[in-house]
Amino acid sequence: MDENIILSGLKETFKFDSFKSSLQENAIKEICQRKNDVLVSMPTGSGKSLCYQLPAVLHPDKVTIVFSPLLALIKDQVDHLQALHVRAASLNSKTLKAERDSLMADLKCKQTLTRLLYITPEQAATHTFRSLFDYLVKFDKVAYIVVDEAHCVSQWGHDFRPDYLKLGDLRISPSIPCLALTATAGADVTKDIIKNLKLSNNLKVFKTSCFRANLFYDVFYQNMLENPFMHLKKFIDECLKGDSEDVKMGDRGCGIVYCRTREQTEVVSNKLNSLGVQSRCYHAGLRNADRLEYQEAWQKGEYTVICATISFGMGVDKATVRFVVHWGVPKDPASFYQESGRAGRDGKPSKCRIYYNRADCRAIEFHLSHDLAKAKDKESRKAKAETAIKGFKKMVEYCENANACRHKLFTDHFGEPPPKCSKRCDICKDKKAVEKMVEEFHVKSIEYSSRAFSSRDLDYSDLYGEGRKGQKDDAQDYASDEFNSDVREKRAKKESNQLIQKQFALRRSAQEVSQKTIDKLFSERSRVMAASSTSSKVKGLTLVLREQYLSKIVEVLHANYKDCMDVEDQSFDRRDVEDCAVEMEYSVFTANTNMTMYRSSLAKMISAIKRCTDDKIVYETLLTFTPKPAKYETLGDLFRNIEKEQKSKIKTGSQSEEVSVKKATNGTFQTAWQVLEKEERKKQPTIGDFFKKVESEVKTDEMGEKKNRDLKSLFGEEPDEEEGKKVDVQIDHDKKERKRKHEEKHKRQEKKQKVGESSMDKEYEKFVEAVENSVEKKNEQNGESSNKVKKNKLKKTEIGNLVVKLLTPAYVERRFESRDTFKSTARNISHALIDKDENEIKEYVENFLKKNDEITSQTVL
Ligand SMILES: Nc1ncnc2c1ncn2[C@@H]1O[C@H](COP(=O)(O)OP(=O)(O)OP(=O)(O)O)[C@@H](O)[C@H]1O
Repeated sequence: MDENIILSGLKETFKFDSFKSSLQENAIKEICQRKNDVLVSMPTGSGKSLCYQLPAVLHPDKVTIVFSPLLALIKDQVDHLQALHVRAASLNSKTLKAERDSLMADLKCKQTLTRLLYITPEQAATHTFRSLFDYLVKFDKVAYIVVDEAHCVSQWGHDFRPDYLKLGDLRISPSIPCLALTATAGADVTKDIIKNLKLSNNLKVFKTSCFRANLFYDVFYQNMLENPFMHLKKFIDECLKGDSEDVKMGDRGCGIVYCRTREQTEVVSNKLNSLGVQSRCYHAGLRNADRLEYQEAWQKGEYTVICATISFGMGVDKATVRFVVHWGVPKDPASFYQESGRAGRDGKPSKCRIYYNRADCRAIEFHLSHDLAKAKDKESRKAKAETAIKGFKKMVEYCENANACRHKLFTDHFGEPPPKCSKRCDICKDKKAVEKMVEEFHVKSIEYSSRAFSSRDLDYSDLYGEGRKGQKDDAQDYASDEFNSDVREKRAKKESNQLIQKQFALRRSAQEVSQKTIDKLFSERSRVMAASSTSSKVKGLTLVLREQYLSKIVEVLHANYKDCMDVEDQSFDRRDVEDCAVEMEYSVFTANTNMTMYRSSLAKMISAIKRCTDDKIVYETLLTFTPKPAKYETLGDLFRNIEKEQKSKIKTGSQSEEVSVKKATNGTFQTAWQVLEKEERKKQPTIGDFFKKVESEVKTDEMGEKKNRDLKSLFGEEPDEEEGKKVDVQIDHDKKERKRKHEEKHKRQEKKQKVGESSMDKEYEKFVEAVENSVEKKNEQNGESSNKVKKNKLKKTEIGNLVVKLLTPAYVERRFESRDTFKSTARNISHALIDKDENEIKEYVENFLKKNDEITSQTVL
């Protein structure tokens, strides 16, 4: 075909003065010859459509059949061509009968006016189309077979559509050239396209680099930004600042924010509007009319930003998109290339940014593995699911590392050499700054994971505690009153290792993780005090070594506690042993500046503890150690504190009793107990008393401030000054009492060893035994009677479960301000209702939910 005919077609029909690129020109010239099959692989926005539309209009009496994946895309193209007075039509299930009849009539007449006929691959498989196609071929009326978005042919392509595979069956006449067009064909995909579409040997390939030099790529981390929406707003302002008032509305800069879910599009759009950026959301859940209206209004420039799911964009041809944001991780490199490629189609500088959020990844991972599991034995589905996982992992690596130029993700994907980026991405612009940010992101994420691990506070997508599993976890926390230190220690070690390994895995293709980083990550999980200054304080010392020593101290100290201390001593528990060990290790750490001294001091300490254990003596530091309240990491901690407090109060009672007994002569025991019961025990506040108090205060105290204070003091949180003093006195008393009891026990043992069992000793032993038995008996009686009263009472675990279950519907209805509020409310209610039966609990929670439509951290119980 003559070049002038081609050029005049370009100008007259398409109103372009020249070709967009030499590649476009060469491809079109080749195609116009109608000699060979052609594969065009050019970046988004490079003008691929013209490569078949111009040749199609230049062949009179013939029709070009275009296979395109989406009806929306087809509609756009047909509208666009009709606006240029090109006869284009589509044949699909929505085509009206009259339209169809007239189209058929035109296609079957000698001088066909229709130049382009758009069909979906699904339609191509129908009997109606096959007989039409056979007819057109028979009468030599087909100019070209065009397969747009040809990557859909390949199972390695991101939009794999099995019906595309059947298009190869249409190659019944070698005289009809086939054109395949794609923006996203990697090496594997290209091979598949050629094979599945049965492209001929004389195939001509027109391929440009996928590198888009006018696009700047970068990544930011949502969890590291103080206000991610404000950050997004600033970014938008920056991208759009070039437009002056004189520019026509439709030609002004605009942008797309891609979100993962419909809900996200609404949230982001609302936020942007509230920050003064005009925006609309777009997703499949909207009414068709609304979707169309929003899209058109955006294209006309009536508002600046469209917050959309990935359903938006195919066929959207707007030249002035100055930015494309992904609010969360994109699906895979090919999708990311295509979606971000909607920016800067006019060739002007534009930006593509990801606001990464690791929490999003979990949801995506879940879906992808679900797809894989569902694929079972179906090979093609399995392959597709595996490809999706592979692609997604690449995106996660891209976001979580600072290894290579951002554009390299695409060149690698399309099998091209690395691009000459020259500062067209954040990494090539300032690698060090990005590395620093990535490192901080990892540390921050570890902090999050650590918390999640220690409190089993994993983010179970939407529903609090992911339904039953979460509830079970919480119930376990709730019930963990006797927390085994060995298990805890082992778990801490395992978790630390897992976290560090995970970091290595994440960076497997990246640079080595520095020792500093490992220490930093590990210190977040470490039990020792001043973990982060380990190597700076004692040269050569590592956190791992300190942890090992600490484990050893815990081990020997625990043995000492078990064998020598009064384990009935209720105000001291196993975790206190660990706390004591932490302080002991810390005292050695602070007292030494070199490794040898540190090691030898600890070795001495460990053997001293062992010696004490052998001699049945409590190690002095353990004996004088002041137990601390637990740190409220878990519900278990909270209960532990309450229990400790209660036990120590009860113990004060039994101590007085013991003292009275010792002072008394035979027969005074009962009297002392009775006196105690009447005068002392009655004064001890119980959770039940507290609850009554809370109930009355809730009624009388609208603000609930006083109640909050009581709740806090009950849980040992920031007691007020007076309370603090009382607690101190109590602790002092406990300590002295422990010491006294221990000394007595020790003396008795010594006596036994030295003198043997004299009759006096025997009498003494018998006397003590009798006293102890009586106390036990009394306790049992007391327990029995209270058990009778508490017949219908629930266990702590059951209360926790019940409260969580009763509150969950309100959580699902999003009446809780946050997940944390839900948890703390559940916890506080459970604590307050510890003495109540099932009906009372139900009634309370129902009333609570009735009274409070929205529950915030300020809501009064
Ligand atoms: N020769 C040309 N001169 C000027 N503009 C052109 C020329 N050819 C195409 N364009 C314009 O370039 C833009 C992109 O073209 P087109 O939609 O065909 O790209 P594409 O490669 O098909 O992109 P995608 O892969 O996203 O569909 C359109 O606005 C189109 O009008």
